[in-house]
Amino acid sequence: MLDTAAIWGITGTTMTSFMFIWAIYSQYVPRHLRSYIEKYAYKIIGWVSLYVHIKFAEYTDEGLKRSDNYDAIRNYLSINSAARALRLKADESKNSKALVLSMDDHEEVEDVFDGVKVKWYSNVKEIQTQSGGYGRSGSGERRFFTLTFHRRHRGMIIESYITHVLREGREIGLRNRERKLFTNNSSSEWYGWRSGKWSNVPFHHPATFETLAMDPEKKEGIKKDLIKFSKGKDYYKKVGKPWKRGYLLFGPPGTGKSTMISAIANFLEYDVYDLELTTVKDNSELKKLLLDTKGKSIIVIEDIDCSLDLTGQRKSKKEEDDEEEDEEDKKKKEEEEKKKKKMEGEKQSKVTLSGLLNSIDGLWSACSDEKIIIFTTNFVDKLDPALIRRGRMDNHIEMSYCRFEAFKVLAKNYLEIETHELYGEIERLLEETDVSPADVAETLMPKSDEEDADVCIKRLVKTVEEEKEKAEKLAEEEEKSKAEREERRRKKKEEAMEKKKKKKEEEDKKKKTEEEEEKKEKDKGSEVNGDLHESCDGTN
Ligand SMILES: Nc1ncnc2c1ncn2[C@@H]1O[C@H](COP(=O)(O)OP(=O)(O)OP(=O)(O)O)[C@@H](O)[C@H]1O
Ligand SMILES: [Mg+2]
Repeated sequence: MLDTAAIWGITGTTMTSFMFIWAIYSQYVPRHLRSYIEKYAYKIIGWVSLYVHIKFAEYTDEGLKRSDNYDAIRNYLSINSAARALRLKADESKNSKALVLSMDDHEEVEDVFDGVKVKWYSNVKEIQTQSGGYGRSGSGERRFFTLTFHRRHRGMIIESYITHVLREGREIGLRNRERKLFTNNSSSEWYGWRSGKWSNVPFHHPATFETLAMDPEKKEGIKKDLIKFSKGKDYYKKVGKPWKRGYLLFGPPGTGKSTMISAIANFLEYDVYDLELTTVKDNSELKKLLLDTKGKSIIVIEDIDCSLDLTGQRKSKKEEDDEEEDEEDKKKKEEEEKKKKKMEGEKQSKVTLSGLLNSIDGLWSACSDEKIIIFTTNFVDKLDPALIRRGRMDNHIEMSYCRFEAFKVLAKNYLEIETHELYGEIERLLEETDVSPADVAETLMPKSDEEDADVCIKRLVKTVEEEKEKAEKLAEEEEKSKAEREERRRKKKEEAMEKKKKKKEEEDKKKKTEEEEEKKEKDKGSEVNGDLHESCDGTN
């Protein structure tokens, strides 16, 4: 038996010999020959080896693009690595909210899948770029993972295990990612050095469904709908629908439409793509932008009625209805329209209604999964019915003025109270008066350290009472101006009728005189004829 010293002796000798041979090989064998030797050496190893190796490089496309697969594998292995590897690397990726621990270079970890053992190695290779300097970031290093397994498991590993690793890794990535708020760049910026169709910032909006003030039943319904959607991958596949859902949020200003979008994003942990349609040049640009969005995201078009002239078809119909409108009002509107068009000038986007419909609903929409599209508007009646039909906008949610249930949520959020002696009064007032949740929230917010809940609640009662008075006054004024308008219209109608009547009378009169004159002429003619006859008779 060999003792330890002997083993060390042999190992040492072997190592020394190997290093000596390696040094000679590196120094004297020319580079072009070395690549031949290595190629055949690998081939021979491949023939005799029982193991299969698969390499996953960090960069694809000749080193230009970071590989999604590499990141997915790194995420997948991070759990195993954290538990087993001895040397770890802490990656502070700017896309990740958590620290990702991955194996350090030249480390290895084992994984077991379906009872089959595989090994992952993290490798690094030094490369020389064509420019003569060293590669990416001056490091000249290319990293890659190598998966090693016994050749008898080749089928299972390639068909099932790798898919499993990539899917799990992507899911870990999605869970760990820092959520983003994207906004679209104008197409002139798409191919610049800070290229991209979208710019982004981390999404940190604090709104949640708990802080959102609205009817609790409605809120619960929306939450259930969202959960059903996010878990509906197989269902959507089964019924043959792209995995997407459209929401239309409508209601007066300050009722929480934008807040609802943030609450949805936080609830589902989705990214938000805030699409500014007015900067999109045409339909083809819109398609490209939407194709460049990822799954698990919400695409938002705020104030859709103002973004583009998507309402054209309805406008003409409305104009017909407004025929009776005062001339003055019409002129004013026309002038406003002209001014608006002049201001928009050449900048106006050429995105059309059909282009938008096509992008959200046509073949293009099916290019990536798990997306929610949200439109918001203050005036739902202005939108073309084609745009908001179910199937496109599946769920229509009205965000309404603040009623008592919504107020209770706001009071709990802002003042941490659940009841107060004035709650009854507030309930009555809010049923009678339209106040937006934004106004209620602002009134409830303490303005100094001295202001307690009691002060804020009293201020709210006062504000709502004032609002009520204002609304009543406004309604009175409106009633008055409506009556005046009605009176003006009636008078105008009477005048027009009178005019018409007069005109008709004049025409009748004129006609009568003309007829009389004609008759006279005729009579005269017949008299002359008669005389002529008589004179002729006399001559004969
Ligand atoms: N339903 C609500 N629940 C909680 N807070 C609300 C609600 N509605 C409004 N707010 C508060 O009012 C502010 C304005 O609301 P938000 O921007 O969501 O309104 P909006 O409906 O999008 O208005 P606009 O139509 O003008 O875009 C929010 O920052 C929020 O603090
Ligand atoms: Mg808004």
